[in-house]
Amino acid sequence: MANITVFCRFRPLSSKEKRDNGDSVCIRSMDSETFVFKDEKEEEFAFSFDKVFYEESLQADVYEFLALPIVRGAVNAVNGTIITYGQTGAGKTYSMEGPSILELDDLKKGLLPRVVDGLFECIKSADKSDKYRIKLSMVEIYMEKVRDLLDLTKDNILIKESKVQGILLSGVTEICISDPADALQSLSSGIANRAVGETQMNMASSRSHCIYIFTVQSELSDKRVKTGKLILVDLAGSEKVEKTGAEGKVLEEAKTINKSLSVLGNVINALTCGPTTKASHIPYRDSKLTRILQDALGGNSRTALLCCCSPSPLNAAETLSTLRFGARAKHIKTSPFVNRAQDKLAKKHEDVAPTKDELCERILIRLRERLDVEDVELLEELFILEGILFDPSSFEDLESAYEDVTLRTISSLQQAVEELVFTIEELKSENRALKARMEAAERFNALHKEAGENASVMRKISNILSFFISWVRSFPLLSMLK
Ligand SMILES: Nc1ncnc2c1ncn2[C@@H]1O[C@H](COP(=O)(O)OP(=O)(O)OP(=O)(O)O)[C@@H](O)[C@H]1O
Repeated sequence: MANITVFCRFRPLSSKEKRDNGDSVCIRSMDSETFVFKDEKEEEFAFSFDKVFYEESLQADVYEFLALPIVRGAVNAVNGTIITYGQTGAGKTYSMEGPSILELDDLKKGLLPRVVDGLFECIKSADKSDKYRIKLSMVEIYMEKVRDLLDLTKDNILIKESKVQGILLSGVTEICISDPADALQSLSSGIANRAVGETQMNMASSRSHCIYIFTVQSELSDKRVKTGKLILVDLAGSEKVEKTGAEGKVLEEAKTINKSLSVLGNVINALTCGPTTKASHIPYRDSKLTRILQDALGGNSRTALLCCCSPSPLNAAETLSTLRFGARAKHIKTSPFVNRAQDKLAKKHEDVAPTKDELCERILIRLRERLDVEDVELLEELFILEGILFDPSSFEDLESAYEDVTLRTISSLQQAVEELVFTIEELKSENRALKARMEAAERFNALHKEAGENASVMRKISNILSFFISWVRSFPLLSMLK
């Protein structure tokens, strides 16, 4: 098991932030991993991450610390995921792409072009007898629909789950990239198809979650094929609609973005709240984003999260929320492993005989390489019928969705019971306190009554005494003595 690595990056103050609030910032650096954050009420919180990138940090450093180990892993058939998260305008796209994907200035190039260079460099230095192939797919999740950015006619891609390969995007365009320049051209044309809009917080705000998928296949000298998948996710930014002044279409987009980010938060909470037993349901199916990120968040993937933040006190509330999200995500454990090499020809090299599902998937992988998309889709339908792939309309998926609902109901009932038990305990202790107060009051009353009785006896004695004194004084001899 490996923890998700979490990094935090503060961009420089924007000119608007400087105009509205001068040069003040809401963070104080302690070291390269820890800083103190001051909220709107001047309360201070210390945060620690795997590494903190302050305003002056270099794009190259972000790549080296966060992405390079994951890139090396993908070339060695270990799946990896890199996610940028944060408020709108906090620097997610800048970190992912740089000022532009075709940026030539080496200082400014973002993670994507560096990942492309890194993949090709790792391949160059790998075993010369292995043949490598890199494929690229690009999709965006816009208004809860998965759109193929390399073929806009595919505007509602279905998410399926394979027993062997995990989460799959059915029929998504995959193009082979032969060198970094070729990859950048394809990335650039895909990015041009992204939904971008202008908001008060950002002139070019991403209105969708963008997902870049690199599949690295290596054919070993013994003809077996190893595959590593590297996924980069540039999330759309969370935003307070009242602050960004969103209306109409932009408002609808913002609501959908905020909803899917809140499901992402729920998934992270579910993954980090106690042991993940079957009863503790993880709501991956509540949004397309979490369904696609299912492996990255709780399965076979080495995952890094970059929390992008504004250093301005004007955005302190949003920054605190991003930092808390990152702090929580640090506790997520994934289980990355080296994907087993698939035998391209026969079963004779296998120690263990492959299952029927594995054999069918191998056939599908090989056919994907040779056939048209339509033919592969037909085969996928056949495989769904055979129960090798899952589909939203398939019996297995319905069954598992039913199981999800049941587990969710059980877990909400368990929560309700826990809350009731807590309330009962509270009422019991309130009851005990009231009882104690009543007993004390009763004791006080009894004492008071006793004191009253004593006082009346004293009064009687004093009356008797005064009567006695006046009686004595009435004797003549005694009057003389006086
Ligand atoms: N580290 C940085 N150095 C210099 N400029 C930056 C940095 N990070 C962000 N910026 C600038 O800040 C602005 C907003 O950044 P960016 O578009 O990356 O935000 P975002 O988080 O992707 O926003 P959204 O969610 O709205 O798409 C851009 O003009 C970008 O150039």
